[in-house]
Amino acid sequence: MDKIVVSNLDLFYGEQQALNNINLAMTEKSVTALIGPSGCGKSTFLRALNRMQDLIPNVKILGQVRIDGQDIYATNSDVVMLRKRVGMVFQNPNPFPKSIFENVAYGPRIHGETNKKKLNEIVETSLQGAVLWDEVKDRLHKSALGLSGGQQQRLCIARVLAVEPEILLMDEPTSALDPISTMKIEELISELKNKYTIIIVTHNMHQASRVSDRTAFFLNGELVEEDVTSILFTRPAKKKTEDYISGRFG
Ligand SMILES: Nc1ncnc2c1ncn2[C@@H]1O[C@H](COP(=O)(O)OP(=O)(O)OP(=O)(O)O)[C@@H](O)[C@H]1O
Repeated sequence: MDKIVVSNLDLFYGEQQALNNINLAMTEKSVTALIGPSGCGKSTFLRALNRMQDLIPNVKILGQVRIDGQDIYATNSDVVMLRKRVGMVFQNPNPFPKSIFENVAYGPRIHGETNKKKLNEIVETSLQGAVLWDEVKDRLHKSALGLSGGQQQRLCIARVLAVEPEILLMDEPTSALDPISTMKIEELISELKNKYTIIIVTHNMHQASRVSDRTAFFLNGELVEEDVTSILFTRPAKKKTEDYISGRFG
């Protein structure tokens, strides 16, 4: 079933058009990878899925982004609720300079959870969900900044899981990590897709083919082609896709 349906999406930064008439449906509880050369609009597209451009002046967005049939850009759309439903993990792990516990409890607290026992439960479940619990359970009240980069990234995933999202947006989540940490995050993504709809931007085509069910190839702000990942990488329909995946440009 489609969780997110994007129709005729245009996005302008001032005069510059960064997305041109994008139409893409993303399936529930699956991983969609967004690939393409630098500057083609992957991050812009990802960020449009939870209205992250709202605070940038002179951004104009046309078209629709529907989540469970509701247009997130409709005037009555609740942005706080949207960001709870659609969590985001960034390229560089960015934990708060607080304890591991406080990093995970932060979101639920913002959303009104004050019960200590409930917060303890949420922190444990979220850290387990991000496959970090065993590594940190004895140091929950130590600074998150003492964790390795890979652990910090899993903590950021736990922080997102703590507010019970439905969709996870990941913008090159492993590009700052070593190969072992990258592998752990990739395994985690395969686990998380049983519960969440995941959209991941990656520069690494091997990663896209390892973790995603479908892949969308962007070029110059346009969606060139989208298909089942194994098909897109072996039998792309478009010449531009073939040129890109065979390393002829980008
Ligand atoms: N905040 C912004 N203000 C103005 N222009 C922007 C902004 N963010 C992105 N752009 C422009 O929009 C276009 C698409 O950028 P975007 O970051 O979405 O590409 P990308 O495919 O994610 O690139 P990369 O792989 O290098 O991260 C680029 O030309 C970029 O310069």
